[in-house]
Amino acid sequence: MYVVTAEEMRKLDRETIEQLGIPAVALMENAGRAIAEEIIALCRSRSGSAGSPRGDAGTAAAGTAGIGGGAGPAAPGFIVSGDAALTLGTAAGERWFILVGKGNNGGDGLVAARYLREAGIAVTLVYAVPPESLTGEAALQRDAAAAMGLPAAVYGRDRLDFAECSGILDALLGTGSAGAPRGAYAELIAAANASGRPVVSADIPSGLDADTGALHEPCIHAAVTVCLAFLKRGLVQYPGAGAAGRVVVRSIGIPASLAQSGGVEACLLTPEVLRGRLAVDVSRSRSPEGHKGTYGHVLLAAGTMQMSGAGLLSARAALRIGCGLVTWALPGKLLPAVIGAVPELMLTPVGGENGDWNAATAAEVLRLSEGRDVMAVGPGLGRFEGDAAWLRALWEGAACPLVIDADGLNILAEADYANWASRSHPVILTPHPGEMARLAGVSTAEVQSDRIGLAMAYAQKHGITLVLKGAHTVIATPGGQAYVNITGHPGMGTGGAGDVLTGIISGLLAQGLDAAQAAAFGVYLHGLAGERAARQRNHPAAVLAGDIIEAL
Ligand SMILES: NC(=O)C1=CN([C@@H]2O[C@H](COP(=O)(O)OP(=O)(O)OC[C@H]3O[C@@H](n4cnc5c(N)ncnc54)[C@H](OP(=O)(O)O)[C@@H]3O)[C@@H](O)[C@H]2O)[C@@H](O)CC1
Ligand SMILES: [K+]
Repeated sequence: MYVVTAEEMRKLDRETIEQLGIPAVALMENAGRAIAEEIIALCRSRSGSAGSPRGDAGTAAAGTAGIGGGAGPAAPGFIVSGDAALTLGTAAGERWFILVGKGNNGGDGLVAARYLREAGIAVTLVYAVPPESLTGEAALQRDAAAAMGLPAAVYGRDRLDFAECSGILDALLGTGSAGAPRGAYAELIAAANASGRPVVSADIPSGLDADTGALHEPCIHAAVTVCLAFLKRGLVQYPGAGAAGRVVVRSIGIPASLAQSGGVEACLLTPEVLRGRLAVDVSRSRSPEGHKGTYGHVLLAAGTMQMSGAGLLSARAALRIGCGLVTWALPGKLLPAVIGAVPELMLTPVGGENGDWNAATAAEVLRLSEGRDVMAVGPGLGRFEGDAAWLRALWEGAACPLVIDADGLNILAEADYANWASRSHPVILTPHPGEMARLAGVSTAEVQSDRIGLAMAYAQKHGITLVLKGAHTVIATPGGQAYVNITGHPGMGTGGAGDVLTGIISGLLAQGLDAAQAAAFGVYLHGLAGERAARQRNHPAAVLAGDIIEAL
């Protein structure tokens, strides 16, 4: 499922209209109809009436059981059904306010109003601006609604009491909005939020930045957002994702092939995207002839006396995700403390007699990396004198993919690593927002203000695969693609969960997945395991990092 910016969406609209010859008004008709269907579905679910649209439609089914008094099974006969999704048995109890803005988002709302009226729902159009100021397709829809006799009010001119409605369609501002809602728009948004009535937003909640997910003041808090054609980036990034409610993406006639050929590079990370775009074998099938050598060997450089658990978690996660072997290179003094903790793990002490790392260990770690399939560096590593030269030696010398996490990232952030020799094997960086801020030289708030945009730019600029952790982790590739993950939950914000992810990604790389596949599939599986662990523990907050490993 593609995730687009407002600019990309405008381009796709234009191409559909100009290259395919589909008129803009047809797209608007499809949009409004889809919105009406979702409103009707919402009304149906809250009235408790089961979906039985055919019954609602009061359609004929001549020749069925009951005619002639028989109670036996239905005889085959002439069956007619109505327009199921646009029918509502409880329509008489509904009255919806349709908040109409000046642009095409308002036009979508006007189309939806016609379909709702057809379903028997009372609607009142509430124009934010005098209807005469609408232009183009929106003006055409204004006239159609007027010709149908739909009652209309103009905000500021006519009396409005939101207590009189049972629901609100927000068709005020869409992808053409800029900055904080002004004047009547702002007042209508505030009144809708205060009404306590469910709000369905057309395309995006009015007041949301469609690209970044930032909330302007005020911003609609929707129960449902009916997003048109493609997901907008602002709907998958927080805080926008929290204001959108349940998001339904509805097709309006813009083919996905246009997004593909038109250079849309961001996708939601779904099983279909994993299987299709990323070509991941999600079944993780294993050869009947396989042995431990088939599934790769991870070398982990991690851990200090104070943070030995980080190394244990990464190593166990790599093993649990299915790699054949893991060797943990660790400061010598740490060895007695962790022996036997994970019996499947191989331990190799390097330097570090005091339990910390030192710069002289680089040569030994590089020697250990020979013949290994992946090197993972950073969990619980700590900082030490000469650590930049140490990491540079590994970066420039390790002839295998490199995964860098935690203090490994802090070392990178202070080093001028753009000047290090380029690598022939991929690098995956796995920062949380604070580490990302240090890497990019911006504040954490700036990272969070447009996670997708920043991740895509950083990964391309530095030629690395980036896993920007946090709610809806973003995976960005050096080739410019991005994947937004939606598995997982806030309970996974717990010590060690990142070490587990490093282990999972490393374990998948060891099994032969490429960097984008391992990063994306690893993040996806990590989230799924977190969800499973929450169910096993009966609450997300009870999940520990070790539970995530056990739920893999
Ligand atoms: N194109 C297509 O074919 C299709 C488009 N579709 C739909 O169209 C939507 C995009 O439509 P759009 O581009 O007309 O912009 P939209 O968001 O409705 O309104 C912009 C207007 O609002 C105003 N305004 C702006 N900012 C403001 C603010 N802060 N506070 C107050 N006012 C503000 C501004 O007016 P101005 O101030 O410039 O006079 C401008 O005219 C899209 O989300 C989808 O729903 C679908 O039907 C599918 C086919
Ligand atoms: K809207």
